[in-house]
Amino acid sequence: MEGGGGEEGVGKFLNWATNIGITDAPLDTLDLEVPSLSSSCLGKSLFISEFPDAGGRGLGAARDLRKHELILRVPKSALMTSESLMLKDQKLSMSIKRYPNLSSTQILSVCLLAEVSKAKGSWWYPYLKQLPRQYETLSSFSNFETQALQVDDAIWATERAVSKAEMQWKEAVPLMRELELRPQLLTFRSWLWSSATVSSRTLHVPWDSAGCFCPVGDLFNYAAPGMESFSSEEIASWMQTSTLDLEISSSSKNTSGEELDVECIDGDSQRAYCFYARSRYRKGEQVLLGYGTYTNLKLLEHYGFLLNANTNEKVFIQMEQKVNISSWPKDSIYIQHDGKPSFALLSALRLCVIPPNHRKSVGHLAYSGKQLSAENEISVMKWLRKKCEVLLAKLPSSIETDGLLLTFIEKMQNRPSICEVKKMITTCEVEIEIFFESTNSETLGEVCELGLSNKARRSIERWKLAVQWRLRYKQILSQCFSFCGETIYFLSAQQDSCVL
Ligand SMILES: C[S@@+](CC[C@H](N)C(=O)[O-])C[C@H]1O[C@@H](n2cnc3c(N)ncnc32)[C@H](O)[C@@H]1O
Repeated sequence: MEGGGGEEGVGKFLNWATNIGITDAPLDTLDLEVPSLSSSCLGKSLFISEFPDAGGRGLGAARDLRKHELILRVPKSALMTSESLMLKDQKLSMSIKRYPNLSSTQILSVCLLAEVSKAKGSWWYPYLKQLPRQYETLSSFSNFETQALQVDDAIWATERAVSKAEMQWKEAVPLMRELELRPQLLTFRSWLWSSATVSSRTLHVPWDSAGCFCPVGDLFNYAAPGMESFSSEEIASWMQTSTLDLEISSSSKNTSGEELDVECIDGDSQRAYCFYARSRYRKGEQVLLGYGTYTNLKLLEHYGFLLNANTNEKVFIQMEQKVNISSWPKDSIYIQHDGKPSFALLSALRLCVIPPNHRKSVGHLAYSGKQLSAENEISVMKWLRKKCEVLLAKLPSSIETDGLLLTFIEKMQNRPSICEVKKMITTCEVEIEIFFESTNSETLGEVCELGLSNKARRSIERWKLAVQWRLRYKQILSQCFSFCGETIYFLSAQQDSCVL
């Protein structure tokens, strides 16, 4: 995902942001600040930079930052919401009232397109100009990219996302016609852009479930919550607001030094979205934000990216009908990112592999996470190992092939030489052929010489995400397979030594 507008656009955007009161000045200097046309709202705590391995354009620490320090303040008047847009546009406000069945996210998507339609006439023009031009969220996946996910659940989730977007677009078209938006803004493609902008960039506000656009505040890239538990404090570098993640907070403090609570009152100029450093940062480090707890598929669905090291990644396991897991919610039955079974999966399996008439007497042990016996544990591990083996065997490509395919895709993104590519193509010939067909690409020789067409360049990024997703899925199953094998070996050896 690339931000639009180029360097010049970013400069204009930061000037605009400064003039509307956005600032990264430390709290103790805020009262002394006199906004000037030439100063940038950034530079005192944060700076914009490219972080190629973690989200592209993002915000870095302009100096060493202390834990809990206020590092960015965006006044309420600078937040773009359906409400603030309607206040400035009577036609928009009147028309929206005639469509009470549209959801808050549909309304914000329409409001965004209506603002884009005004081009330079929009008060938000400098902000709109630097928004990304395209997104890789699941709703924009073509059939080829969807099938590249390989796993049924992921394919269904993508098909659902595409049809939901289409339905929401159809419902919103009459309103957009009434608003006389430019024809190109009425298309499904524009809708995908607008709804993905809402999905991937809005921050929570208490008065609108669609959230708000928060200029500059929406430049923070993402770190998964949970990373802090097994890495140093440098990596645990996301932000918090005064309450939970991304809660709007008052900029002022009451006399006891506690932050005031969160209600936003119209007309109260003190109200602002405040970002506080969640841990210490060294100068130059990227400052990251925890948007929430997401599996890779959810990250793809809402934000159009995934993390290779995502501690919240899960491989959900479907149990056969005859296995009774009714005591556990379905979404608690999974293999964790490190290949180990979840608490619920392990407990459910421990009960499943013993005869039904014995279950009642040991149920309390299983539900409290205790091993029932070495034999029982070995049976559980054998069941799970078989499950992983079957799931892996069902998929059309192996871990090794996917690894090679990713190398091929990365090469294709960087103008490869034809010899290089020809050598690699034998690995996954069929899938590569379908990619060329689905993007109406020329022959391989021409692609190597002239580069990929625009259509192919857009598609290859999503294809890469699909292959990365399925590879991670397979790696987790494979790790679980090994974990089960090691546990069986260990328990069997223990049993043998007891017999001796
Ligand atoms: C709120 S925006 C963050 C700023 C964004 N990079 C930009 O240039 O405007 C969220 C988007 O940034 C990208 N992003 C954020 N964190 C990321 C990460 N850790 N890895 C890859 N992409 C990330 C995703 O495209 C996501 O939809």
